[in-house]
Amino acid sequence: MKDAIVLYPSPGMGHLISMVELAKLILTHHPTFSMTLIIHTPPSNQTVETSQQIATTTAKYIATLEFELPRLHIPSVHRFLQTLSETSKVKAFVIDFFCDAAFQVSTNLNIPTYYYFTTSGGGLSHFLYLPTLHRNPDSESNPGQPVSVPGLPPDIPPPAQDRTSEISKKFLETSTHMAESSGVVVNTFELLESRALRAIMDGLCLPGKRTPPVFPVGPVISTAENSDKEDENGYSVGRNGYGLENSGHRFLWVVRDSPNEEKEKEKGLDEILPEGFIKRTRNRGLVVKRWAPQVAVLSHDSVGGFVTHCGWNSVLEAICAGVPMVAWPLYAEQRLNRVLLVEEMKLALPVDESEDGFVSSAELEKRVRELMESERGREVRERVKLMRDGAKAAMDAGGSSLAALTELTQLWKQS
Ligand SMILES: O=c1ccn([C@@H]2O[C@H](COP(=O)(O)OP(=O)(O)O[C@H]3O[C@H](CO)[C@@H](O)[C@H](O)[C@H]3O)[C@@H](O)[C@H]2O)c(=O)[nH]1
Repeated sequence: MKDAIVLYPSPGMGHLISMVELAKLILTHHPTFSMTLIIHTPPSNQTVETSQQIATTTAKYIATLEFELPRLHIPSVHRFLQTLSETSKVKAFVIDFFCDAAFQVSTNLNIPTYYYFTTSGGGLSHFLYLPTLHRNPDSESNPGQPVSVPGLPPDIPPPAQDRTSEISKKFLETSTHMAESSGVVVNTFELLESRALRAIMDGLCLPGKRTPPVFPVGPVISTAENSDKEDENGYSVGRNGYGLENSGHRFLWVVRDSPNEEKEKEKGLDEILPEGFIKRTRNRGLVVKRWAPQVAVLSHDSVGGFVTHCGWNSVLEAICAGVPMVAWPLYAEQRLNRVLLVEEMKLALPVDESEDGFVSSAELEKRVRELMESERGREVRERVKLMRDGAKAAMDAGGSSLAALTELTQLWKQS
């Protein structure tokens, strides 16, 4: 019988790309495994509005859908795993945390089940610690207050969702299953997040419980050659164009329009951007609609900084290209990523929101100038180059990530 590994990604781009790259990484080093990915088609016509505040609400709605879709597919996933087991030895079932509905299915079939955590080690500390936070009477009496998590800087942003909400219950349940799983593969590397990883491995994030084995195998990212794909989600931030314009620096801006455009007519850049913007910035700015080959762009020598929404794949891609960041989070765990990038890793400068929750153009201008012109910007630039070299070393022979991958695949081979 062939040794099979089944991977079950969530369909969101940031999750899917990462899991496909993980499959490729495993195959490169261990070509004897047969790899299968279960991919669902995401529902269409998701409603995504255009302000940051609405983006947060919408992201919660999408997150609920992301948990719901795999639940609807439980019977087919069950059938598939059963059928595959007749001809192959299924050594591992590796699931995205949004695919938690499948945990019970594979566990009942006695298939070792692993989670692939597509965001940071700091995010994993937080995620595993959720049930402990939830039980803490302080967080009950102070909802919305910053929280303390082992291995993370003090006072990190609290979970965005209300603790009594459906989504919050899903996160809690998934966190509990993750703690019971055969292991967690995480897209980070030791040098980048040694403190958070140490806290997890020392059992501090699951006090009084078993901590599953953790395998930091990152950075798992796509390469410049295959990064030219389309994505359907995104947010337009037209008024912040003034911040870029006034910074005086050359720029490439990838502008997302609301997916509502499918229902309305396709908006031109002139309708999205500040009046006269393209004309005024013609000689030093390039605006691209919807999608750019991000990895290829980041790898270009002339790129001096990256204003990013702090999606974890984007963060790792910037690190691997040695590009310092300006951190402008929008939703999901991105506010936590900003704290990690700015305070813990010192690889980014923060963009701070005003009291109304929006980012002013003056703030963006200030941060872009700071990154490109100041001593603090120079320090961040130097540090990101060191981390780029550390990322490469982690994936090379003798590196920490390759060692973690070998440990994981040895477990699979021996089981
Ligand atoms: O114009 C574009 C825009 C994106 N990308 C690529 O698309 C991916 C985007 O991934 P990521 O940066 O992680 O963003 P999201 O798709 O928003 O990621 C989701 O998944 C991540 C991993 O779990 C989380 O960190 C985020 O908060 C969550 O929104 C990256 O590989 C980018 O290179 C492009 O190539 N061109």
